Amino acid sequence: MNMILLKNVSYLNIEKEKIEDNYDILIENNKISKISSKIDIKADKIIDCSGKLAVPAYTNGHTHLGMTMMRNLADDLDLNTWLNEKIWPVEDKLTSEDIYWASMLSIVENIKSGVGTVYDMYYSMDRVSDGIIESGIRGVLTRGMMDISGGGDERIDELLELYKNYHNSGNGRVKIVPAPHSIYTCSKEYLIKLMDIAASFDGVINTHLSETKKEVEDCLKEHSTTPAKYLNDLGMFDLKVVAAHCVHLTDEEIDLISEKDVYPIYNPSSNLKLASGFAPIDEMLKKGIKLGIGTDGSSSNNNQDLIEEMHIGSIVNKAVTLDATSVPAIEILKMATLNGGKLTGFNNGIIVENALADIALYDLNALGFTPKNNMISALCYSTNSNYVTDLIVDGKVIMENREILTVDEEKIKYEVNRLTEKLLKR
Ligand SMILES: N[C@@H](CCSC[C@H]1O[C@@H](n2cnc3c(=O)[nH]cnc32)[C@H](O)[C@@H]1O)C(=O)O
Ligand SMILES: [Zn+2]
Repeated sequence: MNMILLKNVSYLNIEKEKIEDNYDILIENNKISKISSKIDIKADKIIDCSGKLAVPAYTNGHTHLGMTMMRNLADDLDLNTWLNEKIWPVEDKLTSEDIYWASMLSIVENIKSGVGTVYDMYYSMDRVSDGIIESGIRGVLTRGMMDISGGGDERIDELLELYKNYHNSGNGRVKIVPAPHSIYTCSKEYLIKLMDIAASFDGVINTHLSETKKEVEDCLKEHSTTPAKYLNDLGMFDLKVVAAHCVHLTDEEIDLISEKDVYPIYNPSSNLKLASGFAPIDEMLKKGIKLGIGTDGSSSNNNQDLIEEMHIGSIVNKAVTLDATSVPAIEILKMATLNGGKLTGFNNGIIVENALADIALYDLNALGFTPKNNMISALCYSTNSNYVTDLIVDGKVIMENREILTVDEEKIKYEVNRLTEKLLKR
């Protein structure tokens, strides 16, 4: 049995909304088996955590790992221009090896910001699954599905094959979920087909929802209703839904979502950068909606730094609502931890006995943790990814003192540079 003992730990108790000091944490195989004031046992590895702060490894609730090669390639554009004129033409030329290496680079960035689980929507997801398995992190991997411009049936064949080969692979670290890309790229019939497939998998579906004003206006013209209501009328909200963006929801739709098993994912950087707008985070929190937080892809953010996302996400809301009490640090932390576990269905996002051993360590000696007035505020407002030193996922150390132990970071950068040059010449 693999045993890791964390000694002298201060950790974020997310449920009690406080930091617990002076505990020992025992990890056996892939679970946290014991948390106690003193544990003396011969473990395979003992990590002295004095001077560190342990938090549940974060969940990046919405990203497109494979978009690294389009980083800084199409900026200062709105979503429609960005997608139609810049991204999709380049995406058409991507090979599955491009997507593999691009995803590996994103995975490394995620690891370095304390992320142990990613919720990723893209294609060539067999190779992305391989990358997740090699890296040691977890992934809910969703195949982005579209049919309006053709190829709907081929994508369904690919999705079914992917599920057969990869669902629950990597010691259960990989889950496969269908993802109709959006209401503007999927026909009604296709959405219904994908809902049926989702029901036959784990009953989960992933999509982009109400990202821009244009999406809402077009939906009103075409379907005489707003996007969330349209999907609910089709029956989608009878499934567990993870819905990226949710920027332009009506009050009625917010009420509807609060009654269903729907997790909106907050993507503040992407919504700011593509000028999509401000998601009604404060209203959704007040209605008890469980939110996740994500970076979106590296072509619309333009990085995979979830800690930066937490910082921006918390402060931008206050100015939008003109209410400094809105979206406090603890709520943002819950999106990245507790709710992350709930929306992915992994038993993580929390440091308690029997939870999966997914833990990130910060260096408490860092400038932003000085002085130690309020550590929950520090995690959201005054620290950054460089302070994350170690990451444990599934009971394995995958980053130690900022060195990734599972994959070769230098080789990944080399391959992404090399393949991007080739891609842009094609
Ligand atoms: N193009 C693929 C499948 C789509 S995967 C997910 C898609 O989402 C796109 N995407 C990335 N960010 C956003 C966003 O913010 N809104 C909508 N689409 C996005 C991304 O470029 C990608 O095409 C195929 O041919 O099968
Ligand atoms: Zn997206």
